[in-house]
Amino acid sequence: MDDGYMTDFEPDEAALSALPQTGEREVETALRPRKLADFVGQPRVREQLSLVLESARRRGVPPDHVLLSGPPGLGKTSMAMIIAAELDASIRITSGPALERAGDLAAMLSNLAEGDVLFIDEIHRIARPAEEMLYLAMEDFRVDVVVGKGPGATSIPLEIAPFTLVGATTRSGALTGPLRDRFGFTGQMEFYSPEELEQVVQRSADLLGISVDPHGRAEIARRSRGTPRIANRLLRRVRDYAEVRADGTGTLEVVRAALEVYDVDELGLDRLDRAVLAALVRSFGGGPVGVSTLAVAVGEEPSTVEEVCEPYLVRAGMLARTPRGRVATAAAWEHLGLQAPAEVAGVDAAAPTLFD
Ligand SMILES: Nc1ncnc2c1ncn2[C@@H]1O[C@H](COP(=O)(O)OP(=O)(O)OP(=O)(O)O)[C@@H](O)[C@H]1O
Ligand SMILES: [Mg+2]
Repeated sequence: MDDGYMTDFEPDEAALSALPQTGEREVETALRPRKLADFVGQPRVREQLSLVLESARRRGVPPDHVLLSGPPGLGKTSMAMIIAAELDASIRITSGPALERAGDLAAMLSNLAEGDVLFIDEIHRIARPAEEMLYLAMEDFRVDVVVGKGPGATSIPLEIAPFTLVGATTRSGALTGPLRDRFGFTGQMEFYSPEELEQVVQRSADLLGISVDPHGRAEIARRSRGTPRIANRLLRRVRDYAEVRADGTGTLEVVRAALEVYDVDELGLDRLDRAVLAALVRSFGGGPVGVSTLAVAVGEEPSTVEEVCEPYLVRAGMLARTPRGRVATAAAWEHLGLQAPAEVAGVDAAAPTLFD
């Protein structure tokens, strides 16, 4: 659907009833909340956004451009679709890496109708020429199309319909200043509390017809790294286990046994999270060490370590980012069953606790 208009935001009954047969990506789409009111958590972003949308609606103009930033799986794409649904607008979906040539973006922009939402996922990965074209489009609803090459090239200004750009990024720091400044509102998505994730699990279990008891639900929520996408994924793995090895219900016991099979530990850390901590502690004596070195040690891309693992490890008080590099806190040593050296013990006091 990378390229098409989407107008229908009612829950897709057909897709839901066909769920057991469909792939996991379709399940993810079917589980997306459709309205601001269905969206669990993020109370701050929801309140701010609802003001932006309501005020624009009353004035009868497209709202300001919106940037959604935060770690993967917290609901940025879902929120972008909700924005369009709340505005009763069509949404066009593309992504930064897909906009390699400015011409791709020009085509997209000139096809917009008034009030449309243009969603650019991973907007920090947009190529430079497309980014520069976007400046003018965002500010003046205009693009300059360059015709010809060399000294004979001319640029033809082209008007585009007033639209709302919604950008999503896991790395708002990687956005250039001029681009960031052109968004009228930035929604910073935060990790979810275990209570919020319990609601996400409940909602998904109801939609998918999965049975989990309250203790099982709480355990899934606690081990989901503050992330709804992970909560939904763990729920499906618990369902598999419950159906094959138990009587179908996700009790506390079943959840614990299932998550053990899938290498999700007590704190919800997965293999890669633990590999990062283990490398930091065992190979580099707890740091400080640069993120690229750390990434090589675990055989991953630096961007994966930085954008996928680190935000939660920092949030969980296990890892600190310092100007000299990454440092393991006493909690990290402890989690790996090791005694922290005396000089690290002090780091812990300053570290935030989980979900404070
Ligand atoms: N607030 C929420 N309430 C209920 N479910 C949610 C919520 N946020 C996210 N989800 C679920 O988590 C899944 C992932 O959300 P989404 O794709 O919107 O995340 P994202 O931030 O765009 O991730 P990425 O950065 O990887 O693109 C969705 O399929 C949806 O089911
Ligand atoms: Mg997304």
